[in-house]
Amino acid sequence: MQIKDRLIVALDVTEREKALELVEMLHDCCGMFKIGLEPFCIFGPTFVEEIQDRGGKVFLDLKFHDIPRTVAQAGRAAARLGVEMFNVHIAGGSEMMKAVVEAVREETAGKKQAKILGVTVLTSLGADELTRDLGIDRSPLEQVIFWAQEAKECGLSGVVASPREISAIREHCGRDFLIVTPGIRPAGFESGDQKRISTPGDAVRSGVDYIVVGRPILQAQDPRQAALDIVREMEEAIR
Ligand SMILES: O=c1ccn([C@@H]2O[C@H](COP(=O)(O)O)[C@@H](O)[C@H]2O)c(=O)[nH]1
Repeated sequence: MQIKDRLIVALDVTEREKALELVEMLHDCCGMFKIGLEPFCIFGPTFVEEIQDRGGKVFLDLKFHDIPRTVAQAGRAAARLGVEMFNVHIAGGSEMMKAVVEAVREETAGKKQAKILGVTVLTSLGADELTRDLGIDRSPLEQVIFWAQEAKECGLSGVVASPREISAIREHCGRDFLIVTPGIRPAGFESGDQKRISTPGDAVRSGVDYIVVGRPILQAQDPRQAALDIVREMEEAIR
């Protein structure tokens, strides 16, 4: 895998033409495109195929969170779309996670299987919000480790967490457990609604598998150059 393959671009845009233009512009300088709630609700599931037709791989970031049967059935549908990865909230519980793992295994028997990631503590939440809004007294780091271990026990391939927790997840869950981190901000770019952030270089130095970047690329005057700059920073971090 080349270092550029570890960059996932979040296609958080509202116009289909603009999204497809970005796919054409960026597919050779990143590894995957993330389709989240905004583009999926606007463009629908056929948008996944449109990206795949242009040579792009897809991370479907719909963060399923429901009862076990519902999430298992949604997971089957996601797997049928041929996405590389999709995710579920670990807060949905172990029965839910085991149900979706089993459903995807059945659905894709003998074929390449979509990786299932568990969403830990959203990168937009800091320690105060975790306690005040969610009633969780652990620190974000402790909660992420607790959930990451649970996700691993249930058979998930990895987790979505903030770059601040990368090394602790590695330590507790091992080298083969995937770590995908949004909350990435090149130096000088505003954090916006993200609370637990770091630079692309720091994330790579901490041992991340994939970084997810949206606004720092989408809002750049030259999105391709912004993506290339991020890849260069990642390269320099592993030298
Ligand atoms: O904890 C999470 C989980 C998912 N996201 C998603 O990642 C991108 C980040 O976009 P930026 O513009 O680079 O902040 C966005 O699509 C989120 O829905 C996350 O940020 N944090």
